[in-house]
Amino acid sequence: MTPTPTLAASETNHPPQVQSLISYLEHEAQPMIVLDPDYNILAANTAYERQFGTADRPYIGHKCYRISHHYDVPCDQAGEHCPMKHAFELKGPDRVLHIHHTPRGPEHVDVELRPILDGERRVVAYVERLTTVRHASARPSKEGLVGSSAAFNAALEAVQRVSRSNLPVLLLGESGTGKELFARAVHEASERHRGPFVVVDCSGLPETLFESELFGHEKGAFTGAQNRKKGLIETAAGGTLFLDEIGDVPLAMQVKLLRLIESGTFRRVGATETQQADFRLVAATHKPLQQMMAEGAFRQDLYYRIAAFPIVLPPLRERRSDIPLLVDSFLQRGSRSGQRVVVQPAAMALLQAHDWPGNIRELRNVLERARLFADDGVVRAEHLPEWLRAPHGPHTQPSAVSRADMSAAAQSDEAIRRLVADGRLSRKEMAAMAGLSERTFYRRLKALGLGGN
Ligand SMILES: Nc1ncnc2c1ncn2[C@@H]1O[C@H](COP(=O)(O)OP(=O)(O)OP(=O)(O)O)[C@@H](O)[C@H]1O
Repeated sequence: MTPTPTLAASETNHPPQVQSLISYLEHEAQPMIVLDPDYNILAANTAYERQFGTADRPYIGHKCYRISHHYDVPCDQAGEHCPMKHAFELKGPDRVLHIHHTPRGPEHVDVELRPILDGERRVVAYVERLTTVRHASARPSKEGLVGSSAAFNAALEAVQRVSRSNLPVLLLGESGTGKELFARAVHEASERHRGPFVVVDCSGLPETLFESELFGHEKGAFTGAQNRKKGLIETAAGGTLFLDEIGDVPLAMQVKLLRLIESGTFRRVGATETQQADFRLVAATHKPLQQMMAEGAFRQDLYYRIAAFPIVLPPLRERRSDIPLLVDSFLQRGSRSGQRVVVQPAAMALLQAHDWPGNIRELRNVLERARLFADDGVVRAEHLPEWLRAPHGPHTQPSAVSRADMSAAAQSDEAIRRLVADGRLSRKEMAAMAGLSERTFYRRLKALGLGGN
């Protein structure tokens, strides 16, 4: 039996176009909803119900921004891109990456919205298709990419957009910003995700080996080539080839790369016949390729081949709001005993104030060290390296965040909520961690609706 769409009982007088749409939606495997031009959810299919529905939170007849974001106003008034507003202006589809509240917690969702027009080109309704992004998490996660800041979301949205095509992608970012993880995300979001993901560290390949590693070689092609060997390009067939640190490829090898990309063919060293390559190219570098081009250190023709779709990965200091999420993720990852490790708000404030020249890799290393000192499962300021505690020490650049800011951060609503949500400490201990008296802490709890009795 075909399940009936989840229709609001009071909403049966829809225009005919909308009525047939609602029936049509039910046959879609992906979560979809129908909205009226005033943001109200008119209907949702079973796939939506399964993935986003909760028994205790009805959504039919409710505003989309309330259900998905817990906002009281439309997204554009809350500082986000509102696809409905844009689709209305365009009279055409719009697509955006948002973080939605779901029964599982916050999740990255790729939202595609199409307006439904009547005979006079007036918008009578919208259809929204929601696709959960599986290669990044907005909650602490034991693996993969995590982040929910605007800068992170913009990079993730670019990944979502490009992954449907076969276009080369160029990831630009400082060391430790997650270029390899993003390259993997491009692969996983693409149609090639069942194929191999092959990483080539161009900085670690001496010029003499570059060609034979990449293209493979025939038996006897050179001294030491005792057997025929498949190259990395062949290994990547049907999948993605990730050229990490492409800015380190010597000029002589750049010509060979260009030929490969332009012709889509290659030849094993010592072979006479050419072979067809079948990979999607993702390249990454922390080097200023345009400047290198101007200096003649990087070929212009190669640059324009690989830079069809550049994605800039933000340094950690430009996405500080992701630090608590990253911290929780890394502490989960490192836990062997399964013991949950939490971070004292004052320590978290120090972590958020640092400039992180080594980016996420540096943060991960600091946490790995700190957890070794956290015998009782609490990372405190004294468990962090000296240079991080002295904000103007030799390792750091003077930070824009002062000590006063730090203690304010330790006492922020967010920090207090985290302490309570952790649930392991007594009220007295929580007050001490926040650097507040027990009475003041008690009052803050009441004000936050976190139980003051
Ligand atoms: N958004 C993220 N969420 C979780 N972990 C991350 C994220 N970004 C990076 N990491 C982690 O940070 C470390 C460095 O990431 P990665 O090796 O991808 O960076 P990179 O930019 O390729 O660095 P390099 O240029 O030095 O090779 C890895 O341990 C990776 O798992």
